[in-house]
Parts: sequence; structure tokens; C-alpha cells
Amino acid sequence: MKNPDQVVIVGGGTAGWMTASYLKAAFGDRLSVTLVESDKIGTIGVGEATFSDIRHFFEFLDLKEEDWMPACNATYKLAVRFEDWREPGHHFYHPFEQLSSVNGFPLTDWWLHSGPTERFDKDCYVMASLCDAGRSPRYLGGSLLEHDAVDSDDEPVGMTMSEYQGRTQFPYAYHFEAALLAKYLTGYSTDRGVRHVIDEVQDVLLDERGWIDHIVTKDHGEISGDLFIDCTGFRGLLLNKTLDVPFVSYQDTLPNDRAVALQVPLDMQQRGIRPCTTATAQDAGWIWTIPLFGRIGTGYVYAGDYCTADEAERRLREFVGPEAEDVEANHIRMRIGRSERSWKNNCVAVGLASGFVEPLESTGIFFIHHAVEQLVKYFPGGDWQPKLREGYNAAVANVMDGVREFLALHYRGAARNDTPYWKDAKTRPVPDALAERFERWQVQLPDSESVFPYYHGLPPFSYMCILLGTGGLRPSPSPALALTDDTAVRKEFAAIRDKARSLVDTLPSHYEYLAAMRT
Ligand SMILES: Cc1cc2nc3c(=O)[nH]c(=O)nc-3n(C[C@H](O)[C@H](O)[C@H](O)COP(=O)(O)OP(=O)(O)OC[C@H]3O[C@@H](n4cnc5c(N)ncnc54)[C@H](O)[C@@H]3O)c2cc1C
Ligand SMILES: N[C@H](Cc1c[nH]c2cc(Cl)ccc12)C(=O)O
Repeated sequence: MKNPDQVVIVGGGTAGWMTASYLKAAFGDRLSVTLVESDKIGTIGVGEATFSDIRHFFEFLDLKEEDWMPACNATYKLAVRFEDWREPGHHFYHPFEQLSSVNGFPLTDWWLHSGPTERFDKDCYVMASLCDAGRSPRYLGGSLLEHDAVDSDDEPVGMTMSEYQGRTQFPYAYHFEAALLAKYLTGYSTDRGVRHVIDEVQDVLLDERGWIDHIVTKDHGEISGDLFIDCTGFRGLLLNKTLDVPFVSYQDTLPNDRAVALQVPLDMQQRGIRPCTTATAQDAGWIWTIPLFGRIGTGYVYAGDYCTADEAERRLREFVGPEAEDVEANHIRMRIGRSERSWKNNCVAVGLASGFVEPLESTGIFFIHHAVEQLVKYFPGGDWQPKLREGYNAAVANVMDGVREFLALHYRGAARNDTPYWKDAKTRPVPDALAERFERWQVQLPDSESVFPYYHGLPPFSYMCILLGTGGLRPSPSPALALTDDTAVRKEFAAIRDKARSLVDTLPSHYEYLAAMRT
């Protein structure tokens, strides 16, 4: 049987173009790729914050920051800043920074036992101070902040994210304009031979086995292929609608099903650019603020059961202020959960068509990146070995199920309890295993033995951060610490404080660095 070498991607949002460019970088001319996108059906238009792992994607495509960042109005993201999840006026950071251990216990455990200040994030991580001070993670000459992160030379190349996990924690991710990244990747892909068809898919035809034979477009007729990739967003045109793969909802655990978004131009030189995404808790959800070079992307993610679209838009405009007056709002309905399996027969869904777990912690683009890595790893041969599909489906399902747990911790852990939405957050159904984990984490901080047991992109120290920052579950320190010598830990807290101070004093501002990149 012929090896599948004709790929047809339907959809030209972030998922479609990331998939096209990654497949070209992986397989070159040995694979023919056609991407069909409609110019009548818009992309989702949001999706601007990432995981630090995304650098592996750009490296795989052999793209340097100087190449793509200015073209996409990109900025650095050192952390997510959570505001008001515990109480009004409180904030903490979830940073891209490895947590240190002393005498076999994580520093956060020592902090619970005898932290020097009220701020666990500032005591345990240098990134919290850099975020508060609005610093760039790089010096003006381009070198990375003095930190145990690597600057690529000694790094293994070609590893997937799951293989890489547990190695060096890179200190930052990016924010970028989704539409500009799609445009940039369009150029990258078409330069490398991807056929770009702008048209609407009107029908998807199956053969006698129930596999996709071809798609029917409005103006370009039939397009055949061996493997079809569904990047049609929440529509799920190929996988869900045509191949009838059911959608498994997560909404019982994660009730936010709507968002309203604004793109607000701002004078960043005057205001400065925060090097982090901000997630500010609201009466029926939370508002994201993503700083880009020249504007912010912002939106209220909320549960339709607790707030109307008008109320959400009003609240968002009030939150942003007068700069938002003339900006048009984009109202979005979200499908929360995942396809029962993302690969059926000769169709693989990537992006929102595969699944989505609300934007908290910015996991959508990470899911796409993970999916394309796994697709290359499990790429089918002429015999379409079912075990390859099964391997792919398990990896993709595990990533989303794991992230679902991580996000559920934010709501269950939030001390905020002042509206029906936040009160109900404490009693929402969660998987049994997660309910047990919540109990265990109150007496022993999350570790690799007690978090979701399959790769899902989040290390145990991320769970610790959310648990300590949100403040509602009140974990206790390990009793053993009372019997353990703490000389070394006092030195570690002092070293972090000194290092943070020195970095804040020497690093340029985030704006200054990005402006210099454009000269
Ligand atoms: C409110 C919100 C905030 C988010 N924030 C983040 C974030 O900060 N970070 C992050 O990582 N992720 C985020 N995401 C997720 C992120 O936006 C998506 O993962 C990403 O944009 C991928 O979308 P997509 O390409 O799958 O779908 P879409 O952008 O919806 O693209 C669908 C494509 O399919 C095409 N199409 C559909 N039907 C047809 C047809 N019949 N014929 C031809 N073409 C068709 C459309 O034209 C379009 O090109 C967010 C999502 C939402 C809803
Ligand atoms: N896969 C890791 C996961 C990770 C580690 N720290 C953070 C912080 C935030 Cl805000 C998101 C993800 C992670 C990575 O991409 O760095």
C-alpha cells in the first residue's frame, strides 16, 4: 500500500498554519500539503499567549526571534499574573521558573514552614520581582538573564515537548497577534511548497469504508488526499460533523462557555509593557490582559449561566477604561472539552476542532504544538496501523484531561467566595481522582507522584504555585521540616532575594528591549 503523502488541511487559523508549517519543516517535499481556508468564515481571532515550550516550535522551523517577533508584534511572557483570586488587591505570579529544593524538600514547602515574607512567589522565584518591575528577560545585547536556563547551545535538538519535560525550564514564553502569526506562517509554508486554496468547503465525501475520499469546495471543485486535517475550529466540520466523533464536554467542571474580547490600541512607550499575561478574577469569571507591541488584547471569560453577554461587555469596557470606547467587541461561544478521539480513520483534528479547555493558562496553542509533534511521531504508513492512531489519541486525550485538572485547581483553590459563581466553584463536580488529589495536596504539596499521571505540559511546581497563590485550600508544610536543619534554606531565600535585586537593577525594561529589536 502507498504511504500517505498527500495531506489536506481544512482551516487557516493558528492551527491550520502551525500544522502546515510544521509538517513542511518535518517532511519537506516528501509530503504534499494543501491548505484550504474560507475568506468568508473568520478565524477565532484570539489566542495570543503561549507556553515557553513554543520556542521548540520556532526552533524546529529554524526561525529566530528577530525574524518573527517584530512581524507579529510579539512581546515576552515571564509568567501569568493572577489578580484578585484570593481577595481584592492580592496578586501572585505563576512563572516560567524551576523551583529549587533544599534538603530534599521544595522551597515552597520551606516557605510554608518559615517563609521570610507574605509573598511566596517573590521569596521562591526571581521572576515575580522581574514582572513587578516590568523587566525584559534579555539584556540589550541579546544575552539571556543570569539564570539556569540555557541559551540553546548545549540543548538537545529535535526532542518533543513530552521528551523534554523535566529538563531545563526556559524562562519565558511569548505573546503575539494571532492574525499576524497566521500571516507569517502562511508565507513560511507557501515558500516551502504548501498549496494555498482560498475557498469554502461545502461537502466532505466518504468512501465505502467511511474514510474521507475528498472534499468539495465552492470554486475549486473536488480536492482529494490521503490524510485530512480538520482545523475548522469549534465547527469540527470533518471530525465531529462528518465522521460523527462525539464531543466529551468538560463543562460540569469548567463552566465558562463564553468570552467577549477587545483589541485596544495603546501607547506602549508611555505605559510600558508588562512582561506577563494578567488574569483578573471577576464576579462570573475572569478578564485576560495580554500586552502586545502597540495594543493590548483583553477579554472577559465567563459562564453564561451567571452573566449575560451585555453585562460581560459592560464590565470589560469599564475594566479597560476610555481607550476601549471606539473598539468593537468580539463575542465568542466556546466549546469546552475534547473530541472523544482526535484521529478517526484518515482524519485528524488539530486546534479547537480537537478540543479546548478555556483560555486560563493559555493552553490552546500548546495543544496545537503538542498535536503536531505527536502527528509527526505517529505519522501513518501505507498500512494505517491502528496502534499508531491509538497512541496519538491517548497522548492528545491525556494532555487535555490533565490540563482540565490543572484548571479546576484554580477555581477550587480560589479563596474568593463572594458571588454565586465563586461559591459554586467550591462544589462543582471533578473527577474522583482529582477530588482525592485536592485532599492530599492540603497535607503534602503536589509532586510528580500526586499530579495527573500522564504528560500534560504542567510540572508539579506549577500546581504548587496555584495552590499557594489562590489561597483557599490552605496546605500545611511537611511535618518533617520542623525536625530538619534550616541553615541552607535561609541562605537560599537570601540568594533569591539578592539575585532578583541585581537582575531588576541591570536588565532593561521590557519596552526598551522590544523597541531596540525593531531598530
Ligand atoms: C476566548 C479565547 C481566548 C483564547 N486565548 C488563548 C491564548 O491566550 N493562548 C492560547 O494558546 N490559546 C488561546 N485560545 C485558543 C486559540 O485561540 C486557538 O487554539 C487557536 O486560535 C486555534 O484556532 P483554530 O485554528 O483551531 O480555529 P479558528 O481560528 O476558528 O480557525 C478556523 C479556520 O477554519 C476555517 N473554516 C471553517 N469552516 C470552513 C469551511 N467550511 N471551509 C473552509 N474553511 C473553513 C476558517 O475560515 C478558519 O480559517 C483562546 C481561545 C478562545 C476562544
Ligand atoms: N511546559 C512548561 C510548563 C510551565 C512551567 N511553568 C509555567 C508557567 C506558565 Cl504561566 C505556564 C506553563 C508553565 C513550559 O511551557 O514552560
